[in-house]
Amino acid sequence: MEYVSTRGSASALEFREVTLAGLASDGGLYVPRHWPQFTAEQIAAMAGKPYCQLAAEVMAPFVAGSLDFACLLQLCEQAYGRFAHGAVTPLRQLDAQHWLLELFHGPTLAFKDVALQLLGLLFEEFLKDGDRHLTVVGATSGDTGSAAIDALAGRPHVDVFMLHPKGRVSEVQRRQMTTVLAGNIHNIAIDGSFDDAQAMVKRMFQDRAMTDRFRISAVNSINWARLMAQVVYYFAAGVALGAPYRKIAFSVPTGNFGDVFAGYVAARMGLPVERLIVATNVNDILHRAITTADYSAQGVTPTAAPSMDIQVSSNFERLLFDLGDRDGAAMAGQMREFDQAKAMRLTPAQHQRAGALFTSARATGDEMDAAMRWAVETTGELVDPHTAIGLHAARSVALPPHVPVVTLATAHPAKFAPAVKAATGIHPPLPDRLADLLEREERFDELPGDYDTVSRYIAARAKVCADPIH
Ligand SMILES: Cc1ncc(COP(=O)(O)O)c(C=O)c1O
Ligand SMILES: N[C@@H](CCOP(=O)(O)O)C(=O)O
Repeated sequence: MEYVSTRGSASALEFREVTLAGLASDGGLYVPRHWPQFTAEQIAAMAGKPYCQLAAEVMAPFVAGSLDFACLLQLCEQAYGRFAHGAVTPLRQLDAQHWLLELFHGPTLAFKDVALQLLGLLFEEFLKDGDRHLTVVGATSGDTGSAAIDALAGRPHVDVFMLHPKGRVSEVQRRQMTTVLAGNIHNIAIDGSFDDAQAMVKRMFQDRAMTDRFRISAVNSINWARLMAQVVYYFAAGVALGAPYRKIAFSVPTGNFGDVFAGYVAARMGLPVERLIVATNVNDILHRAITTADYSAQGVTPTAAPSMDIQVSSNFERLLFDLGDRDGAAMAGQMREFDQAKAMRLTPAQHQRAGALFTSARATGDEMDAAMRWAVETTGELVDPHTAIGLHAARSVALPPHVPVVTLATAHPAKFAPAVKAATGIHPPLPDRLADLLEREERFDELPGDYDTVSRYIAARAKVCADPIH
């Protein structure tokens, strides 16, 4: 499988190179040259398969030419062997129409583990023969950082520099990152928002002074391999609820548009999807884009769902590229406009095509709290604030009653215990394996939200690599 950049001028690459590169050299994001297709018979045959087998089957077309099926299956078994639930991503029924897809049974209790446990192994697989070293630079609003650090701590070929916005992640999220003391892990708390951190990461890929000396790579969802692994659970949930013989709707708590873009990919591959519901908090750029074509950042408001406090949604570019007839030059122009004005409009074609599959809804803090209370009082489920936003959206969008609506439960409630307790009166305990997290020693550095300081910090600690890829 070959991958092309959304901005049209970077070279096309194979899966292996795309995984190691992260972001394309023209600033774009890689997408497969075409969407692999599954027939209805192939989808029907997925029912009842163990998660790892299904994962390898769904991902095989994307890795073709870089990994054989046996190797992919073995990596899936290793990655998902660390999950605390045999089904990896189990479904739980809430009422006649609503389901939760529990994505938080991995080591760090959030959906990011599904992709990052695999990505850590893919890096190792692709770097093992040779003297190559990756400098992973990431930005996190809490969950990507902890999942990436768990997946990469102690790995010999990788250093991780993880930027989080100081004071804007939950205590559990911060400690899941900062209590990992492995020598290859560098946590940096920056002044500013997640968007500021993400902008610095993207800028580093364009900075020749850095890319000439270090082999910079990404663990954020700008890295295609992240999204590929997330496509799998849409198929797993879909076939469990009757696909290909009936359509399923998914409600997805959204920030960087990665998780819901994976749902779009599943639909493009043949999964019958009735609707993809884009659920946002008050940082609602995506809700405005889908309802009114206005994609304009308005400054970030900190909320009790901090992982979704995002106004520049990286993966929206992938959608706009695909909906805009894959015109890389036009996409580069649109993104230039957005970078300069922090605002742009979707073209009429992009807006109308998005509306054919996506619906959106926005939850205020009160609506999020009410959804947490509804879940516990009506169904006995304690859900985290991000999942609650998904549930609010799922219940507020009108869908035919025969269509199952699956809300992606993106994090364990214990990651956000104070917010859950404030809404429901119930304190969700951490699972046993993390019970002493609040007593562990922390290590991180604090830096101003200034690119030059951050890049100097990284340059002083990263390993120079003689084999740059950019
Ligand atoms: C718990 C949680 N829910 C939802 C999201 C939003 O996912 P995405 O950025 O893929 O849209 C995130 C972060 O990305 C998250 O950590
Ligand atoms: N919510 C994320 C933000 C980063 O998003 P990503 O999916 O692009 O890595 C987080 O928890 O860090």
